[in-house]
Amino acid sequence: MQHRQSMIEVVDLVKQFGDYTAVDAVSFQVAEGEVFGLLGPNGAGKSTTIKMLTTLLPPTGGQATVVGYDILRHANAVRRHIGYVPQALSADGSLTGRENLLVFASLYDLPRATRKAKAQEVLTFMGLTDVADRLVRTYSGGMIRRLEIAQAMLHNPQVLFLDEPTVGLDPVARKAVWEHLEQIRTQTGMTIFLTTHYMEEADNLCDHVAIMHQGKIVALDTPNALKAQLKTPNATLDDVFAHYTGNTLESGGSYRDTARTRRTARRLG
Ligand SMILES: Nc1ncnc2c1ncn2[C@@H]1O[C@H](COP(=O)(O)OP(=O)(O)OP(=O)(O)O)[C@@H](O)[C@H]1O
Repeated sequence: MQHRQSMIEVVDLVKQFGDYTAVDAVSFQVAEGEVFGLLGPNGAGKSTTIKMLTTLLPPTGGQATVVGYDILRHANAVRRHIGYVPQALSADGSLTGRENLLVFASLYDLPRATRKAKAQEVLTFMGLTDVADRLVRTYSGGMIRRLEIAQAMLHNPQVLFLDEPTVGLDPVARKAVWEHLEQIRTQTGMTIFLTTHYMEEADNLCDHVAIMHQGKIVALDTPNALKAQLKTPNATLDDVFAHYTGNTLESGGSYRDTARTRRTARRLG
């Protein structure tokens, strides 16, 4: 059951909601230690794909393994080996950062004697030591995101899934999240799977990028290879996206991003 050629293997994965096909026979592989980006506009099927791979949503068809375990037959084993940072807020604004981590440490059932030290370790790793004992509702959006990543790393998962990790963040906060993700990859060797609709994010962080459009993967390669295939001088990933889908992606600051940011602020009180 456990085979290690790749950390994620997806074959013809399908998700239908009624008559609507949100994910349409998607196939790809993610090698151990790489950062893999699923890039696409709102509604492309990215979140639905990540929810199936994290065992939150059963597929309608196809197969997938994560860390060698089948997402349907061995869902519990998948859950033990992955970390997940959802789009929706996963930190409690009325607790401190450290308290949030201790809640997650107990949820993951880490040995009691190790919980405090492990919380401190991930706080340091994500650059949150100075604010660890402040209420999360006083954190900036970027700090909250880094705390959520810290929460998802507590049990040393082999694959970290992040759904739009920097949506709604300003460019400085976004860059800080990128730097920390890069550090996770180099220092822990963790495999990282993220969804994004930011070209710059995919270009900066990802070893491989799959472009998703209307439920299908229309291109998959390294960012440089995707750009080189266009044969246009100085092609960008935006050009690649336009080439494969006939559309351009907004570069952020959309109504939807703003709505999400406001929702986050409101929930933190
Ligand atoms: N539970 C559901 N029931 C019906 N339709 C759904 C459901 N979840 C998602 N969809 C539809 O499936 C399509 C893909 O949604 P999905 O959330 O996967 O897209 P996305 O690429 O992640 O975009 P976003 O950034 O908006 O989350 C959308 O058209 C969405 O409306």
